[in-house]
Amino acid sequence: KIHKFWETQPVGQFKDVGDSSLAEGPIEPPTPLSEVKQEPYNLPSAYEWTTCDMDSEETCLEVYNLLKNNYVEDDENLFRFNYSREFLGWALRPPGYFASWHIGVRAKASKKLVAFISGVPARIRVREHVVKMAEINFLCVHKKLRSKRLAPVMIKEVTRRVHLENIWQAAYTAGVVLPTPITTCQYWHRSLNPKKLIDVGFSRLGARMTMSRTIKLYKLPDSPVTPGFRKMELRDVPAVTRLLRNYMSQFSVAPDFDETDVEHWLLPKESVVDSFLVESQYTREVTDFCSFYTLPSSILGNQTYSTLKAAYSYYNVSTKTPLLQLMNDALIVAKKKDFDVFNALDVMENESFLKELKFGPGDGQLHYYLYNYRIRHALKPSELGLVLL
Ligand SMILES: CCCCCCCCCCCCCC(=O)CSCCNC(=O)CCNC(=O)[C@H](O)C(C)(C)COP(=O)(O)OP(=O)(O)OC[C@H]1O[C@@H](n2cnc3c(N)ncnc32)[C@H](O)[C@@H]1OP(=O)(O)O
Ligand SMILES: CCOC(=O)c1cnc2ccc(OC)cc2c1SCCC#N
Repeated sequence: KIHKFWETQPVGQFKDVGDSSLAEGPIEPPTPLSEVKQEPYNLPSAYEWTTCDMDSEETCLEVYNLLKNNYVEDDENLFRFNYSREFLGWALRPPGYFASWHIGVRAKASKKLVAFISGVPARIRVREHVVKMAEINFLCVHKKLRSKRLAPVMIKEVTRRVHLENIWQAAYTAGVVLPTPITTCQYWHRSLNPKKLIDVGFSRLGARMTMSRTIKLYKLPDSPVTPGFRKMELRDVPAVTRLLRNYMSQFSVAPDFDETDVEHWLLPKESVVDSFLVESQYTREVTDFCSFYTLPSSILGNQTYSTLKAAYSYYNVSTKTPLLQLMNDALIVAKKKDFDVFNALDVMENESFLKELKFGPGDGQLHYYLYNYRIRHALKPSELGLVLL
């Protein structure tokens, strides 16, 4: 496959895979700030750039609606992600965020938002180097404007604005294969509401299985089984940060979270992110942690249901409670909160619990990418400690 745009970019190129003479690290050096293009890239004349102020409810609603109607669908067009407004406000405004990295395109005539791309700052460790990066997400072009080479312009513009903040690397994921994945992960799904998943056509009744037998197969206890399992609170931030930093050090690529990051990304936020920890009764020590984020999807073309309530495994740490038991407690609280499905990637140590907790493999893959940073050998998913939203 030829990639007319991606072959011009400082990313690992397919032709370079396996060439171990190429050093690990930045592909291109930083440009002096005076040499970074000062003005935005050109758009087709009917369109104009706009910066989306995510503090404005009106603008947040415009971004929400664009994504609700035009963002990612699965291959069978059963679902389309339906990130909530609260979720977008949270995902796009972490500590140190740049409003200028929330980039929209409007049609000049109607002023309608027709495209969007975003970046947020992140410190990401790649082996022994902590690198300041932009995490790029929510790239979306309206369905009516597809295949007009708008995406490369959006990508070049966000790259330019990231460069203006003296940041030269990025991390992103995609369901499509581009030059060149640092690893490729598998989605796994654990039914919590098997009847609904069968009714919408995602799952099928197993051979020699009745509906009631299937419901029983996925049944979960009413409450978590681990003593000391409780919701995370603000006072837990220092302990959770210590626990997480220590645990994440085993992975080749992982976020370098400090307490400010943990407070933003991991404190429970209604309908956005849930997090729990295990506190030892006697020592009061925080020994384990689990978290998942809320990402509903529109169910396309179904008369009975309009929304799938999905939980996505986020960051989990097990030091005393077996990961299997910890994640089963996560399933139990997710079911209690009326989620229909609990999704997880085969990253970190997730493979150790997926099959036993009755996750089934999805048919979608998620490719991880770094921009302007070469790694010598692709990673196994179990070496990856980064979950992007
Ligand atoms: C130092 C800082 C650096 C910051 C920047 C870092 C890089 C960030 C990169 C972005 C990370 C985003 C991460 C993220 O948001 C998470 S992945 C989700 C992406 N969004 C969707 O799938 C929503 C539905 N689809 C669309 O809106 C459109 O199809 C999009 C906009 C996807 C493409 O619009 P289109 O109308 O269908 O296509 P053209 O405009 O005609 O352009 C065709 C060119 O675009 C390349 N393409 C297609 N899909 C891509 C994708 N998902 N990433 C990167 N490139 C993608 C394609 O390979 C081709 O280039 P090539 O000819 O070279 O092959
Ligand atoms: C029931 C299991 O599938 C999903 O939860 C789901 C929901 N919505 C989507 C929207 C777009 C989409 O595009 C790839 C996939 C889904 C998926 S499967 C992959 C995500 C996970 N886990």
